Amino acid sequence: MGKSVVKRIGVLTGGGDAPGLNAVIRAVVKTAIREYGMNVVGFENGFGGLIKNQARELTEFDVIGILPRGGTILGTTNRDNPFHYPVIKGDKKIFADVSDRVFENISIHGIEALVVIGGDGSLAIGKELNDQGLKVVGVPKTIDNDLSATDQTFGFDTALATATEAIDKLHTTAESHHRVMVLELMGRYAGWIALAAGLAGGADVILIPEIPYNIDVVVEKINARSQERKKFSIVVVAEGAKPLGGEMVVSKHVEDSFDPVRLGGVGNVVAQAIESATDKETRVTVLGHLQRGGSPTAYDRILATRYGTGAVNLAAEGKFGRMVCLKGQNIESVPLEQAVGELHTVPVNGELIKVARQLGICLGD
Ligand SMILES: Nc1ncnc2c1ncn2[C@@H]1O[C@H](COP(=O)(O)OP(=O)(O)O)[C@@H](O)[C@H]1O
Ligand SMILES: O=P(O)(O)OC[C@H]1O[C@](O)(COP(=O)(O)O)[C@@H](O)[C@@H]1O
Ligand SMILES: [Mg+2]
Repeated sequence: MGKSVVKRIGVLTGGGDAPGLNAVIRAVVKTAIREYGMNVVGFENGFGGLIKNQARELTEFDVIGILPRGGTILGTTNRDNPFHYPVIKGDKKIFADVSDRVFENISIHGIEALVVIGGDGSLAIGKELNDQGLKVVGVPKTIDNDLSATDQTFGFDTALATATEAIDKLHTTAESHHRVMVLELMGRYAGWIALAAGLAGGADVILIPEIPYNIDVVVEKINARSQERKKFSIVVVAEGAKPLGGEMVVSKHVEDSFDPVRLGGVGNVVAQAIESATDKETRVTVLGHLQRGGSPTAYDRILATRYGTGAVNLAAEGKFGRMVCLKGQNIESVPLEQAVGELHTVPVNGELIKVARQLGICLGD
């Protein structure tokens, strides 16, 4: 058995779910118990469970069969920030710092270190708690792949596979009906899912937030395809795509959320513009939360497992305030502040963009 500076750890999953969360939880529990003889407590529904003291002991028995399962057995939320928590004062709702409740519950459960599996939002909260004395270790989660301190987040590969399959399916119906098919994909302010799926699925146009689009250029591309006797086109649009000089399309504002903006709707905007300018029948598919669901790919299962084991190793070695990350072929770690410092967006002069251009894919500019 390995040596560890902590004997009892907590774990939670925060933010939007991503395929592979259960694989991380399983690896955390198995490594903690088998390798270090630790106990593990799971907090439910992200930081909500830490605020409201919703927790349960996790044994190896609890993680049987969860490796291939999507979602998270612990539940998650993209609300419940302990530093910005809605409370009723008089007849008004205000946002308050309730982090003292977190420290109270941590001490009730005798937790010595906390594994936070989350994206930039959850890890920002984890960093703040770590700065205030809680020993935190982070694991980079998100289908968006928008964390800069790691080469890849887990969940991205599965979302990419789902999005690519959607493009393949749209191809056959587009071809039969000689239509333009627009597919709107997730990713928030980063175009990773759209760019990678567009390349993997052979899209004709890919619009991402990093390259504001000119709709005339998109229309030109579709017309040019018609002249090449290609009667259909596939247009992949990231939810964060925006026109030159214009804004992103917001679908809703989620009350109580620290970052309340939810993107969505740009697929419709682009499709309508294409239909009216080309007279080609155009249809829109919004893939939505299908991208976050289902069984993780083999790649994500392995990456998530390596992250889970890596996080427990960090805790055992007393390396707190850090996040496990992938650098090349290796699992390493970085300070949490680096993990939440900057969004990882698509480099506009990067190799993937160059490849897309050399293939003749229209990027809207
Ligand atoms: N920049 C931020 N700083 C602090 N908390 C944040 C920040 N962005 C989001 N949050 C909070 O972090 C939690 C999870 O955020 P979200 O963006 O939904 O998920 P993720 O952890 O995947 O980034 C929510 O409670 C949200 O209000
Ligand atoms: O589930 P919601 O609240 O509609 O949020 C949708 C957003 O969550 C995501 O699916 C994942 O984002 P996070 O990993 O940061 O939570 C985004 O791609 C999308 O914009
Ligand atoms: Mg986020």
